[in-house]
Amino acid sequence: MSKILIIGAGGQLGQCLKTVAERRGISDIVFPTENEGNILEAELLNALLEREKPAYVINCAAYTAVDKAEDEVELSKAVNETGAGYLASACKANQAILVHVSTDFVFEGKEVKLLNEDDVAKPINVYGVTKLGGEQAVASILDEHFILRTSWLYSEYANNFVKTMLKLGAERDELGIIADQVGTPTYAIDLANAIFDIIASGKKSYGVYHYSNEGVTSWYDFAKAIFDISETAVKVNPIPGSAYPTKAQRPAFSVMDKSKIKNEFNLDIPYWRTSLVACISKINNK
Ligand SMILES: NC(=O)C1=CN([C@@H]2O[C@H](COP(=O)(O)OP(=O)(O)OC[C@H]3O[C@@H](n4cnc5c(N)ncnc54)[C@H](OP(=O)(O)O)[C@@H]3O)[C@@H](O)[C@H]2O)C=CC1
Ligand SMILES: Cc1cn([C@H]2C[C@H](O)[C@@H](COP(=O)(O)OP(=O)(O)O[C@H]3O[C@@H](C)C(=O)[C@@H](O)[C@H]3O)O2)c(=O)[nH]c1=O
Repeated sequence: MSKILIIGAGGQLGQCLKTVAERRGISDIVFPTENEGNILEAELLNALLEREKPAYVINCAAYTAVDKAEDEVELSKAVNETGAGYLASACKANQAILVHVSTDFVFEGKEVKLLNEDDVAKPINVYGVTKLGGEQAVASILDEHFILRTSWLYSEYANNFVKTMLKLGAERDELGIIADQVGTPTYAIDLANAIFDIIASGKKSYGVYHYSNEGVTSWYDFAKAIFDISETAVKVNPIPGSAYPTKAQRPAFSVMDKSKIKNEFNLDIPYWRTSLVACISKINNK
C-alpha cells in the first residue's frame, strides 16, 4: 500500500488505525507524536510531509469535547478548522491525498430522515460549527480529499460513551439516559478498516462520504445494549433530553445514509450491535 501518515495518532481513531494497520500488515505508515505533528503549526506540518513524503495523510486530530467547546470556541476553531486548513495546504504542497474525518454533528437533526452527503449542514453547537468549518477549509484548499463523516465513535481506546457507561454501571444502581436522541454508533476499528479499504482501492473519487455502523438506535438503547452484553446489573431509565441539561445542544436525529461509500468502495458495514459485542469482548480481555 502507498505510504500513509497519521495526524492525531494518539487519539481514539489514531490508536484504532495503529491496531488495524498491524493486523493487516500495513507497514509503510508513520504515527508522529502530537509535538511532531501539531496541527496548529503550519510550517511544522509542511516540513513533516516534505520529510516523510506520504501518498496519503489521515487527519484524526480534533477538538472533540462537545460541551467544553461551548466555552473554548477559539481552541475548538483552531484545531478543527484552522488546523485542518493548514494540513490541507501541506498536503497540496507535497502532493498528498488527505483523508479528513468529520461528524454527524454538522447536521441540525430536527427532521426524521436519513441524511445523505448532499443534505444541508446546519450545526447546532460549537463543535459542529468548527467541524463544518474544517470540512469547508479542506475542500476549498485541496481537491484530492476524502471527507468521512462518522457518528458516535467508540472503541477499547481513549474516552467514549461505551467506556463511560461501563464505568458508571460499576459505580451506580440506576442511570437516566436520553432516549430522544437517535443516531448510529460506530466502532472506530470498523472505521479504521474502511479508511484502509478506501486507500487500498486507489480510487480517486474524492469528496464527502458518510460512514457509521449499520442500524439505528438512541443513546438509551445503546446504553441498554452495553449493559446487556457486558452483563452489568444496572437499572437504566429512558429520559428526555430536557431532563439531562448539557452546555451544548445535540442533534435529535442524525442517522446517515451510507449508500454512497458502500457503492463506491464496495464496503460491507457491520451492524452496530455486532460490533459492540466485539468491542466489549476486547475491553473485557484487556
Ligand atoms: N469521538 C466521537 O464520538 C466522534 C468523533 N468524530 C471525529 O472523528 C475524529 C477522531 O475522533 P476521536 O479519535 O474519537 O477523537 P479523540 O479526541 O480521541 O482524538 C483526537 C486527537 O487529536 C489530538 N489533538 C488535539 N489537538 C491537536 C493538535 N493541535 N495537533 C495534533 N493533535 C491534536 C488529541 O490530543 P489530546 O488528547 O492531547 O488533546 C487527540 O489525541 C475527529 O475528527 C472527530 O471529530 C466524529 C464522530 C464521532
Ligand atoms: C453520561 C451520560 C450521558 N447521557 C447523554 C448525553 C448525550 O446526549 C449522550 C452522549 O453523551 P457523550 O457526551 O458521551 O457523547 P457526545 O460527546 O455528545 O458524542 C458525540 O461526540 C462527538 C465528538 C461526535 O462527533 C458525535 O458523533 C458524538 O459521538 O448521552 C445521558 O443521557 N446520561 C448519562 O449519564
